[in-house]
Amino acid sequence: MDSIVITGNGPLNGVIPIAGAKNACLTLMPATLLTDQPLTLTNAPRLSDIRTMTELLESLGAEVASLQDGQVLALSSHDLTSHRADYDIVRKMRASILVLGPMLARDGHAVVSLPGGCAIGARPVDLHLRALEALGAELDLRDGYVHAKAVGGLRGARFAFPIVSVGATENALMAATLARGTTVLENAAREPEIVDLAQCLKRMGAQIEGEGTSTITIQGVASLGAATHPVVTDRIELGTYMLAPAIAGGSVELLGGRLELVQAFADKLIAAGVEVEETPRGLRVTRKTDRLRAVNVATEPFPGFPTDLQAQFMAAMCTADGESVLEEHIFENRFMHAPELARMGARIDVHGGTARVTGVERLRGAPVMATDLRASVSLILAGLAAEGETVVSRVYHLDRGYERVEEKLGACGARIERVRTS
Ligand SMILES: CC(=O)N[C@H]1[C@@H](OP(=O)(O)OP(=O)(O)OC[C@H]2O[C@@H](n3ccc(=O)[nH]c3=O)[C@H](O)[C@@H]2O)O[C@H](CO)[C@@H](O)[C@@H]1O
Ligand SMILES: C=C(OP(=O)(O)O)C(=O)O
Repeated sequence: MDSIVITGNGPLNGVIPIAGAKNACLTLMPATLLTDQPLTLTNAPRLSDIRTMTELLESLGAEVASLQDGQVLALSSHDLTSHRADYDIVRKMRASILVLGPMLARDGHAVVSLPGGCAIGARPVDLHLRALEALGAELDLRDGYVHAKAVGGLRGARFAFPIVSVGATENALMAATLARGTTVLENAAREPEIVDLAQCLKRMGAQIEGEGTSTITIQGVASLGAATHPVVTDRIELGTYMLAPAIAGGSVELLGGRLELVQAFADKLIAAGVEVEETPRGLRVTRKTDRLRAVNVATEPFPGFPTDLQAQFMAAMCTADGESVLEEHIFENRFMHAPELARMGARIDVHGGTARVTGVERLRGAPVMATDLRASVSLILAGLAAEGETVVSRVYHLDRGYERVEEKLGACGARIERVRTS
């Protein structure tokens, strides 16, 4: 199991290229199941989650070729040899549930393991299932699997999500592209990854309007065809690296960064005393003050402050001047980084979904343990500003969502290395 060792050594200066979005790529890949024609994704990130989705699609009979060092994925689902997504793969990655809608829409049947719980919350998939039922699917839950059928095919319907769900919107959107008639999804998620998926589906021949708003209208078509689509920039990787100079000091340019992907987050960073400028190549982030100012944040669905940047922002607030209150409104157990940050000298009180952080002058390096993907990277960010050495273990969580983190931060002057412990 690998560890990442960081020795805090002052300001960071340089350039970091931002990859394609994990969360977009994980929904674009299953879109291949909607067609027997090829789908090519460019700007794909090189991550373990992408390899897991590849393994899942291959287990269904799809072909996935990883080209140009993994940055291009050539997918083809000419014949599906299986319609069963096994627990062994689904348990590794919740996004596996995204194969359900496409398989059902294409062939009228699918069996997909229920994902089970997750470290950051219970994360049920009831809304995925209710949306597909609204489209005419018959579902039977047994042996830990969803057994789904749509005899005669799915049919368009109006469905209002009781709460905003990114994954359920994606599953329903993909399924509706091949349903007979019109589907209207209300209270749909508005995340950039939904817009990216809709754009890719349109390239494949789908008829979709309203992506990026709360109401998405889909006119079902008989079949979808070949397409090539570039994966949208990873706004969470972008926000994470925007925090690196904010925490350690210095000035870093994030290549491919776009403000509209991270506006709510950037507003908070600016309020904390950080300069964020648009450049011809992306965004430049410069810390202007000696110490950051404490700022309150509350996570919300897009366009609000993303839950996937809450842990990283908390790492920044640990050394800010004053007290900040962080409210987590999306997942019920997403403060597992708090006790690890406390091991580095942070002062954090957690009560339910609220964390109160009292900034300290300096953190101290310590051995800490990654508990989930964003928690892992928050500990690395904290380590950049800490005195001495921070050793982050269990970095397999990190490898789900960040490619070459040591190289990217190392290029800006950070002292960071990966140590292979077994
Ligand atoms: C692969 C991927 O894209 N993951 C992202 C996606 O996860 P994911 O799609 O799983 O997140 P959702 O938007 O669905 O979850 C939002 C909330 O709805 C609840 N819920 C969701 C579905 C459902 O059927 N029933 C239900 O109750 C969840 O438990 C959670 O409390 O969006 C999250 C919220 O921005 C991000 O943190 C994840 O990084
Ligand atoms: C929670 C995340 O991912 P997933 O939904 O794949 O668990 C994340 O990307 O922060």
